[in-house]
Amino acid sequence: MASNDDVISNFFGQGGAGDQPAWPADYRCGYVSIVGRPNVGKSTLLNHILGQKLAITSRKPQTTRHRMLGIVTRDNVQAIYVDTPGIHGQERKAINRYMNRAASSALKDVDVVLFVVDGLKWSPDDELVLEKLQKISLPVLLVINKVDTVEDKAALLPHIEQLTQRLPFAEVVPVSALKGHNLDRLHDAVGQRLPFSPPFYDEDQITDRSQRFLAAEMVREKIMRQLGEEVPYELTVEIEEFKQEGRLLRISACILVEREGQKKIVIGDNGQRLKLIGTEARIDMEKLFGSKIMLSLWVKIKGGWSDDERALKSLGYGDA
Ligand SMILES: Nc1nc2c(ncn2[C@@H]2O[C@H](COP(=O)(O)OP(=O)(O)OP(=O)(O)O)[C@@H](O)[C@H]2O)c(=O)[nH]1
Repeated sequence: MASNDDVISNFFGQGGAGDQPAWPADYRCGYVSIVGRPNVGKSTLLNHILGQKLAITSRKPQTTRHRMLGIVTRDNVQAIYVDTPGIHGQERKAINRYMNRAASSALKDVDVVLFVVDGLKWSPDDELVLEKLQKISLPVLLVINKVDTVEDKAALLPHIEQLTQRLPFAEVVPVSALKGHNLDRLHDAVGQRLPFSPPFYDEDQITDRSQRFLAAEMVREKIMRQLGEEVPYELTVEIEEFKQEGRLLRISACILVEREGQKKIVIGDNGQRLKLIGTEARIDMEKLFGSKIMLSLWVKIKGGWSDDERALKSLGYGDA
C-alpha cells in the first residue's frame, strides 16, 4: 500500500521519475505598471494590449479610480498590467488623495514601468510623474502614445532625446493605443524585462476583478461619456443585484450622486439619458460577459461621500 508521503508527492507531481516541468524554463511572468498623468491614454492602452475592453475610458480626465489588473498571456510571457489613476498635483478631496495613493503604490512591487505620455505634449503633471520615476530603480519604458495625432513626426526625436537625458529609459516605444499601432513591439519590450517565472494566473484569465466590479465600471463609463463636462466627479455606482438566471444575467445597479440637481442631470428629460446609459452599458456587458443581460439602473442621492473617508471605505475605495 502507498504511504501517505507517496500519495502526497504523487498528488503534487513532485519527485516522480520522468516528471516534466509544466512550463518552459524561459517562461517569463511579472507585473507591469502603467503610469502617466490623467488623459494620456493609459486605459485605452491597457484595453488594446488585452484585446478586450476592460478598463473604462473617456475624454474626461480622472476616469480611472481603482487599481485593476489586466493579464496578457502570449508567446511564453505573462505580463500582469496594473492600470492606475493619473497622478496629479491637487489633493483637495479624499477621493483625489485615494487616487494619488493608488497611483504611487503601483510603483512598488512591479518589475517594469510604462511611462505613458501624450505625443509631444508636456505639462507640469507629466513633470510630476517623471520626478516620481527618477526616484525608483526599475526599468522604465517611455511609451509615446497618440502618435497618430503628431503631425510633425520629425519633432519626436528631439523630444525623446530631451526626456532620455532626464531619465535613462530602458526603451522608447511610440504607439497609438487607439489604433493598436506598435503594441506587439511594446509586448516584446515588456516581456524581455520580466523575470523568468511560471505564470501566476491561468493563461486565459484577463483580470483579477469580479464581473460585479466590471459591471459597475461599465455603467460609470457610460455616465461619464453621456454627461461630458456636466458629470460630477462625486459619482459612484454600486451593484445591488448580480444574478445568473439560466442564460440571463440579471444586474441591478444604483448610481449614487451627491445632490438633487445631479440626480436630475443623470436621469435626463423623461428618463431619456438614464435609458441611453443603460442601453450602452448593457451592450458592452453582453460583449464582455458573453451572456444576455437584463439591466436595471437607479439613481440615489448620498450626501458628501466623496469627502468622507469612511463612506469611501464602505464603497470599496479603502484598500489602496
Ligand atoms: N488619437 C488618439 N487618441 C487616444 C489614443 N489613446 C487614447 N486616446 C484618447 O484619449 C482619451 C483619454 O484616454 P484614457 O485611456 O481614458 O486616458 P487615461 O490616461 O486612462 O485617463 P485617466 O483615467 O484620466 O487617467 C480618450 O478620449 C481616448 O480615446 C491614441 O492613441 N490616439
